[in-house]
Order: sequence, then structure tokens, then C-alpha cells
Amino acid sequence: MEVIKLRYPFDQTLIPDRPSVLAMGFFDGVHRGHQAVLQRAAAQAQVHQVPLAVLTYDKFPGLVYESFPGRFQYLTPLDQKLAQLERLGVEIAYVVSFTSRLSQLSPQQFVDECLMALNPVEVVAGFDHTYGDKTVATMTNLPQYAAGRFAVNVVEQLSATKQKVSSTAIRQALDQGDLAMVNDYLGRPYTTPGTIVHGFARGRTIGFPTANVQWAVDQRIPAIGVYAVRLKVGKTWYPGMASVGHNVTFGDDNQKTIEVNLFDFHDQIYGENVVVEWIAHLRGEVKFDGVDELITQLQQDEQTAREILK
Ligand SMILES: Cc1cc2nc3c(=O)[nH]c(=O)nc-3n(C[C@H](O)[C@H](O)[C@H](O)COP(=O)(O)O)c2cc1C
Ligand SMILES: Nc1ncnc2c1ncn2[C@@H]1O[C@H](COP(=O)(O)OP(=O)(O)O)[C@@H](O)[C@H]1O
Repeated sequence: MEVIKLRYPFDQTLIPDRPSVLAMGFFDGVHRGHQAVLQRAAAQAQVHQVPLAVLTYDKFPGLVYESFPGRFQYLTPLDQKLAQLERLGVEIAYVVSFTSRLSQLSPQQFVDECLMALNPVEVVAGFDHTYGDKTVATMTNLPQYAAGRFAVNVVEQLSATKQKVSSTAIRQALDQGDLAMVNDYLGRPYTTPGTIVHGFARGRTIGFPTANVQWAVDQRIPAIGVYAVRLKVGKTWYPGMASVGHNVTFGDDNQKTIEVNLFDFHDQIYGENVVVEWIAHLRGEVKFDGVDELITQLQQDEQTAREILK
């Protein structure tokens, strides 16, 4: 996949001078709704015998309009999003810097100066995609701005039960530890890449060494609680259980950590770049009266997690 970074006004010399089918969207999470858009676009690219291209943005557009408490946290920070897009057959990814200047374009200017610069034969997006002022920059109005220069293909709402499959719904479910819903909406397990760093070296003394995963500050992680997980170290996936929390039993006044105990595993993995694959929520975090109670609970968690991961 070719990744082409653009700023408005676009430098036309960076853009391949050939037609493509263009899927547009922010695509945070690359969830099942996004996958439907990309599948439709891939099929149309086949029909037209042209490459499949995607127009997306380097940051959450909402950041330009309002301030968020703390830091905005993505389901898939840019690297992960691009990896998912590539996996789904995207050949060209246009990553446009989302700036005030871009946000102020009228829908007609956006179409004339941004979309047209990318040479689309057809533009595909979800039914609720907007490319400017939400009242006018709609998919319904896009054919009017396109004025016959490219075809417009709108992918209808994908519903799981009654709720729309959306990045917002997935973020809320993650915050509630509802991993079943998260993974259902994503169509794959949620993942968090990170690096193994040192903790307080207590895990090994209670028979449950825990690899501490340092993750990117702009990535959203599941709610505080205990999970069945797989951890990718090198090229291998290992089964285990993870705690997201503050080690309340030990009274650590520390930041939130992700700690993973791997089953039947004895290697030192400090410094390894890993990926946590979140499989199932087991329980919430508990403040135990002592280490013995914690150990008993961990033994039960291990049994449950082994059963789920089998
Ligand atoms: C699967 C799992 C579940 C855990 N659940 C809890 C818990 O409910 N309450 C708690 O205080 N600590 C819990 N812990 C965290 C342990 O307290 C922590 O691993 C221990 O403090 C060792 O950390 P250290 O090696 O960084 O010192 C859990 C750890 C794991 C791996
Ligand atoms: N089964 C295992 N699960 C997790 N980590 C393990 C395991 N076996 C060995 N280790 C190693 O032990 C480390 C965790 O040990 P621990 O005593 O919890 O110390 P700390 O939390 O200070 O890193 C991991 O980072 C890893 O290098």
C-alpha cells in the first residue's frame, strides 16, 4: 500500500496521475461498518479496473472543532488504521492533515479542490459521512457537487441489533469493559500494541509474574478490570490474563497499568514490542484484604481464562 500524506492545498505532484475508486472516511477502528464501505469500494475498483484508494485524516477531525478533556484517544491510532486498511486491500492511502484551513472549505470547494485532485471515477462512503458543514456536506448532496465528474456510491447503515455500528458506540463499550460488543462491532478482537517495561517486581514473588505493557497515550484501552487475552511476542501469540488497573491491593498510588500474566511461559521479555489481543472480560478490579486472597482469585481467573482461550 502506498501512503501519501497531503496538506491542503494539495501538492498535485504527490498524487498519482491515474483514476481510482476512492473510499472516504475517518475510519477510527476500521469496524464492520467501515469494512462494508471498503468492500463496496474494492468491488467497484474491480469493476472499473482501477486501484482502490482511501481518503482519510491524520487526526480526529473533532479535535479541530472542540477541546477534549485530557487527550483524545483513538481505537486505532494512525499506524494501526493504515495496517488494517492495507489488510483490506487498499492500494493507495491519502492521509490528509486535518487543519482549520481544511475544515473551513465549503462542500463545493472540498469537492473541487480536494476530491477532484485525487482523480476518482467513483467515491464511496457511509450514509452518515460528512465532509464539512453537517447540514449541507452530506452524502445525499454529494452528486450535486460532483456534477457528473465522478459517481457517488453510498453504503447504508450496518446495524447489529438496533444500534448503529459506530466508532462512538465502540468507544463507549470499551469504557464499560463490554468487550463482547467491542469485538462484535470490530469483526475482530480489539488490540493494543505496546512495549514491555519494568513494574514493581512483585508478580514473580506471588507466583504470577506480570509483564507490564506500556501503550501509546493516544490509544484508548479497555475499562479497568481483568481480561482473558493473547499476547504477541515476536511472531508467537501466547495465552494469558491481563489486569487493567491500579494494583489496589498493594495500594500503589501509580498510574493505570496493563499487566499480563502468560500461561506456561518463563522468558524475560523486557523491551519486546508486543500486541495485546483482548478476548473476554472476566471481572472488575477488587481490593483484596491480603495477598493470599489475591492469589486464590488469580488461580480462578487463570482457570476461567484458559477455558475461554482453549
Ligand atoms: C489477571 C490479573 C488480575 C489481577 N487482579 C487484581 C485485582 O483484582 N486487584 C488487585 O489489587 N490487583 C490485581 N492484579 C494485579 C496484581 O496486584 C499485580 O499483578 C501485582 O501487583 C504485581 O505487579 P508488579 O509485578 O508490577 O509489582 C491482577 C493481576 C493480574 C495479572
Ligand atoms: N509467565 C509470565 N508472564 C509474564 N511475564 C513473565 C512470565 N514469565 C516471565 N516473565 C517475565 O517477568 C516479568 C514480570 O515479572 P514481575 O515480577 O511481575 O516484575 P515486573 O512487574 O517488575 O516486571 C515480565 O516482564 C517478563 O519479562
